[in-house]
Amino acid sequence: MTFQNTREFAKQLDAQDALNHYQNEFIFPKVNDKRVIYFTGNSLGLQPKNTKAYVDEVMNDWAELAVEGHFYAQKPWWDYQERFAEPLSKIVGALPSEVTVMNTLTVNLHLLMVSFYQPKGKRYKIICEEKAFPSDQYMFQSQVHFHGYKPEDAIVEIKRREGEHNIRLEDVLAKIEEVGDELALVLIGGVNYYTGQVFDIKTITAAGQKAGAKVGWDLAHAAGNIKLELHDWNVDFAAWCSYKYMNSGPGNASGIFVHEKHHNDPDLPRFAGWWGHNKERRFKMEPNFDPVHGAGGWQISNLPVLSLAPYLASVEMFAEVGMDALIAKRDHITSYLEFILHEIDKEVKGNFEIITPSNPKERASQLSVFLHGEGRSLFDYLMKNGVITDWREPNVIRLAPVPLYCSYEDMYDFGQILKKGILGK
Ligand SMILES: Cc1ncc(COP(=O)(O)O)c(C=O)c1O
Ligand SMILES: Nc1ccccc1C(=O)C[C@H](N)C(=O)O
Repeated sequence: MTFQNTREFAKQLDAQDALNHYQNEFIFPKVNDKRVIYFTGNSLGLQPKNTKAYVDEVMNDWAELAVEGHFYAQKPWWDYQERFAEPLSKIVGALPSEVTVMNTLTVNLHLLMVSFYQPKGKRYKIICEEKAFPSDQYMFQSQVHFHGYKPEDAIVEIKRREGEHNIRLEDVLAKIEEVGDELALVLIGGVNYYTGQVFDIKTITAAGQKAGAKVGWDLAHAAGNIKLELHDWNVDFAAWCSYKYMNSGPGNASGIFVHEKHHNDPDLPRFAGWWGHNKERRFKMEPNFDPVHGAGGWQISNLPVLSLAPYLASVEMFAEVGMDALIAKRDHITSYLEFILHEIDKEVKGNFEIITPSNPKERASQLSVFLHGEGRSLFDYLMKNGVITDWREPNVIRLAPVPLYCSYEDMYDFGQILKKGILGK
């Protein structure tokens, strides 16, 4: 399709967009009395309007039933997490028994590393991506320390080539082969938080496992954003947060995936707690741990139901929309945003450099743009004019045109505001 940088054209795309009405299901902050253009759903998704009802329900049940709510709430709290299995498994391409929700992302990755990072003899190294999200870097360092290794020896980063912004698949595969029988674990962000690069999860997983390692994924920027087939891709484990593309609210519950093939492994160590204990006998207060079959066996504490309620609202919306429809719009609106950026770049004689891969297969709902020659004042101008973006030093803006609530007209308007911000200086 040939795009045009006009409001009429953008409106026409909105009129043809089957997901357009979903923007009405969300609450937008306002700037100058106008709803903002929201590009930071990759950091914190907007609040869906129906979320409050899910939270209020728990608050009301707590008020009216108190402790009895564990068993008699409208959605009883003691097995609240089971409501996620069906819809969430569809979102990440898993069997219902392979997913559950609990804790928060870094905590869950640590817990999963207890099970899947078991260095032994010469096999103790972890492969990760260069400049992984800092929390992951701290996690790797503390995990290898915990096992008595030195980070500079045990952590192997896959580097970008000189002058390139993204990591090449061939370099990932070569590094896996090079580390070979010293490799214990590959753990990479499925979508890089900074560049928006999407990794080939299937191919990397197979290569890591061929080398004899376990392969896990941090899906913070992937869940609810890209098509995942975690079961079929034979991924060992994964975890994600729910507050980005899945709109569950600040710091709310994380999801985990543990492949079915590990559900019956008696030798897997794990940190246990009573919520991972056999469901039928959980309240018999038995002394010996008998894990729930499946990902639920990694649960530890009783559930933070108020943190799960908004996530449940979100998961149900995703089930209604379906990942395929979401992804079709995602690719189209991201291409339109890319087009708008190129057009404005020409008009202002700028020097924008999109560092996200241009190949639609290697990107999802994010364009990271180097605004060479521009500074923080441009970011401030955008914010003051109702465009919420994310600024990373030195001058990269990350733009996530989230398909559930961003419109094509938003992309056009953004272009006009960006142009004014640059030319009006
Ligand atoms: C790739 C990635 N990993 C980990 C985190 C940290 O997650 P949390 O603070 O929920 O543990 C984030 C974002 O905050 C992230 O983008
Ligand atoms: N949870 C947060 C709390 C405070 C500030 C940022 C975050 C983020 O999630 C950042 C996000 N991981 C990112 O890719 O920038």
